[in-house]
Amino acid sequence: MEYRVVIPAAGQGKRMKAGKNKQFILLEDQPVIVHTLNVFQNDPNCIGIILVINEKEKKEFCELVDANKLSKVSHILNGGKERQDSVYKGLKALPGEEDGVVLIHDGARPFVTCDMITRVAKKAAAKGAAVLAVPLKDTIKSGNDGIVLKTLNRSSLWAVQTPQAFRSSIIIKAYEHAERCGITATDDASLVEELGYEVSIVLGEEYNIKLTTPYDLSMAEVILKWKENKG
Ligand SMILES: Nc1ccn([C@@H]2O[C@H](COP(=O)(O)OP(=O)(O)OP(=O)(O)O)[C@@H](O)[C@H]2O)c(=O)n1
Ligand SMILES: C[C@](O)(CO)[C@H](O)COP(=O)(O)O
Repeated sequence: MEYRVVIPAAGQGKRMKAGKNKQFILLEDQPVIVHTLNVFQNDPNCIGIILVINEKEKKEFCELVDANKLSKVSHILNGGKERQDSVYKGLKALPGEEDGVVLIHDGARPFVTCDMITRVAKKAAAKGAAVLAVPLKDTIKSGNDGIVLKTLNRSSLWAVQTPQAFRSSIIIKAYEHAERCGITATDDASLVEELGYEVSIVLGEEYNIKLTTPYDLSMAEVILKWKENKG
């Protein structure tokens, strides 16, 4: 199942408080983004990586791409204010004539594996749209001003990850519709749902975390050691 992947890596990383793009933070001996890009570079089913970056970080990103021989990577400059803007810029770089499978994966999720990628890509090829997700372990309640409003039924709630995978015609249509109607969302599948398409859930992995806060960096070190021991 061949696919292309759009990888947004143009965020400010405000919650990480690292004073730099969190994609450049070292995990063991490699920057976060190199861990992420290597997985797709080494996946024979990946036929292209569209990396969305900011102009001011172009030199640093391109040096990493060259030094690590990431031959499948092409970069798109100046994502946008929100993740959605950056992803849309990346999607516009897809070859127009294809209706192939496109994945969208956060640059800040370095622990994705070929197995997860293959499963979500295959589901999207068959069904049109799919997301990786893991079941919740905590009870979830809604609340305002410190007061519980409602306890939600945990059995129908999922923690959604990336890659999110789509037939390219569907995700392009969804992003065009969102731009026309001023719809914003924190993930890509939401925009597809807005058009009434069914989105399939594919089981992800707990360790496929997004590096968002300093605590996640500590968890990342634990995950690296756990994966090394697991073999
Ligand atoms: N305008 C943006 C915002 C986010 N991203 C990317 O989208 C992924 C997920 O976003 P998030 O974890 O929220 O990153 P930031 O927006 O950088 O984090 P923060 O909200 O803490 O600033 C990250 O790889 C980030 O680099 C992006 O390319 N362009
Ligand atoms: C796309 C995502 O990773 C799915 O869980 C998440 O919505 C990104 O949120 P962020 O606030 O842009 O990191």
